[in-house]
Order: sequence, then C-alpha cells, then structure tokens
Amino acid sequence: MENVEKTCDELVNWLRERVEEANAKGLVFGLSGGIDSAVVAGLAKKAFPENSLGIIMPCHSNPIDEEHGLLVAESLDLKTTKVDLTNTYDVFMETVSNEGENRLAQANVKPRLRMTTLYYFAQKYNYLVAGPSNKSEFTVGYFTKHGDSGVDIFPIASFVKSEVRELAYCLNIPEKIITKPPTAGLWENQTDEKEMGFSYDVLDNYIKTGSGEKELVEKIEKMNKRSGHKRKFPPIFTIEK
Ligand SMILES: Nc1ncnc2c1ncn2[C@@H]1O[C@H](COP(=O)(O)OP(=O)(O)OC[C@H]2O[C@@H]([n+]3cccc(C(=O)O)c3)[C@H](O)[C@@H]2O)[C@@H](O)[C@H]1O
Ligand SMILES: Nc1ncnc2c1ncn2[C@@H]1O[C@H](COP(=O)(O)OP(=O)(O)OP(=O)(O)O)[C@@H](O)[C@H]1O
Repeated sequence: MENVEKTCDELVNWLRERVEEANAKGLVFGLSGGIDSAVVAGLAKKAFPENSLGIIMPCHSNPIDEEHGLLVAESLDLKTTKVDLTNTYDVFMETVSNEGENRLAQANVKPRLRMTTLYYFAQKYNYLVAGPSNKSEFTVGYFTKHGDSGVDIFPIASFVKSEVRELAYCLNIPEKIITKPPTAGLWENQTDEKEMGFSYDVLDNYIKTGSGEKELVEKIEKMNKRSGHKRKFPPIFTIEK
C-alpha cells in the first residue's frame, strides 16, 4: 500500500460517514482474537472512541481466542462484552439434529449464531454491525453466507490479507495477533490455508496480478465462480408484464 496512514484515516472517515448516513451512533463487531477483527476494532475505536463495542463469542472455541481478543481490546482500550454461545449451540444442534451429520453444516451454525448476537447488540445500542471479511476471503468465498458475512458494512473487504497486515501494523495491533496463523476456529486445528489448499501469499498474488501456478490459479478461479452467489443479493423472481 502506498500510504497506509492515509488509508487508515480515509477508512476512519468512511466509517463515520456510513454510521451518520444510517442515523446510528457507533459500531459493534465480533472480536475473535484474529487479525481481521482486530483491524476492524482498531478502525472502529478511532472512528467512535465512546461507541465501539467488541463482542467476544466463544462457541466450543480454543480458550486462547478469548485471551487474544482481550489482548486486542486492552491494547485499544476497547469496551467488550462476552457472550458464550457454547450452550446455545449445543441446544440448537440437539434440536435440529436427527441422523447423519455434516461437519460443515454444523460448523456454519457458529458464525450464524454470532451474527444473531451482533444484531441483538446493534439494535439495542443503535449501532451498525461491522464485518471483518477481507478481499482474499471474499474472492474465494471463504466465509459463511449470512454468518460472518451477515453485516451492515465491510470496512476491509477491498484489502487482501497482506494489506490487512499493513493496516494492523499501522493501528498498533499486538505483533502476536498479526503473525499467528489465520484460522476460522470452526473446528480443532483448522487453519485457513490448510482448508483452502493454498497460502494467502499465493491467493493475494493471484488477486493482484492474475498470475500463479496453473493448478492453483484454476482452483482459485473455480472457488471464485462457485461462491458468486455469496457475494450477491439473492435472486428475486419477477413476473413478466
Ligand atoms: N449456486 C448457488 N446459488 C445460491 N445459493 C447457493 C448456491 N450454492 C450453494 N448455495 C447456498 O450456500 C450454502 C453454502 O454456503 P455457506 O453456508 O457459506 O457454506 P460453505 O461455503 O460450504 O462453507 C463456508 C466456508 O467458509 C469458511 N469460513 C467460515 C466462517 C469464517 C471464515 C473465516 O475464515 O473468516 C471461514 C468455512 O471454514 C467454510 O470453508 C448452501 O448450503 C446453499 O444454501
Ligand atoms: N470467538 C469469537 N468471538 C467473537 N467473534 C468471533 C469469534 N470467532 C469468530 N468471530 C467473528 O467472525 C469473524 C471471522 O472469523 P475469523 O476467525 O476467520 O476472523 P479473524 O479471527 O478476525 O481473522 P483471521 O481470519 O486472521 O483468523 C471474526 O473476525 C469475528 O468477527
């Protein structure tokens, strides 16, 4: 990025404009302990020092996530609330499950419960929900439809993962958070790169230059095409007149 400080300032202004436009007062977001939500938190706190709220939502999560979420909050002097969704998830799964399980179907319930939680706080405080998706995840559909993508605004969705890292340094996010391997934390030992089958470096390079190893480029393009429905509003049937 040419001038990361300037970009940060522009992002902060952009957040203020979006919130004002919606007649809202501030921003709420999930604080996972990862870099993406840390950057959203850093920008939100700059835009709305008194009206930014990070929600920590463990759901059968690794306890280190909460520790890292609190570390981010402390470094930003950010207000947080913890909502433990573990029991809610268990009761929900017991209610819907009959026979035959599907790991992804189960895992995607977690981001959707988090989305429901964020909208509870958004309405309660007249805040908008800020989403942490970045351009790398967006390009290949690496997010849960109506889960972590179920938000009001996407401040960092036009930045690839390496640019999100630059923003994180600019916002003084703790080094530990910036350098740890990205994970959606939906199951034990999940990492983004292991699940996607390529590294963020490969993905970011493809997004920036359109090039890469043939097999991986084909894989990325296939994922991009297959996830198109997630980046669009659902189709609406219209009667021909
Ligand atoms: N062509 C089509 N047109 C319209 N809708 C279509 C469709 N194909 C599927 N669908 C719908 O989409 C659903 C599948 O999409 P979805 O529910 O999103 O599920 P899916 O893409 O299968 O899974 C989400 C992926 O995102 C990852 N994730 C989730 C959360 C956070 C992060 C992170 O790192 O931040 C990553 C997760 O590990 C997993 O790999 C189907 O069940 C169906 O309802
Ligand atoms: N335990 C959690 N508590 C609160 N929010 C969460 C939690 N887990 C996930 N989220 C929300 O879902 C988003 C997507 O999750 P994910 O873990 O992929 O992102 P991240 O942790 O911010 O960054 P990274 O992709 O680098 O791990 C998070 O940014 C956060 O807003």
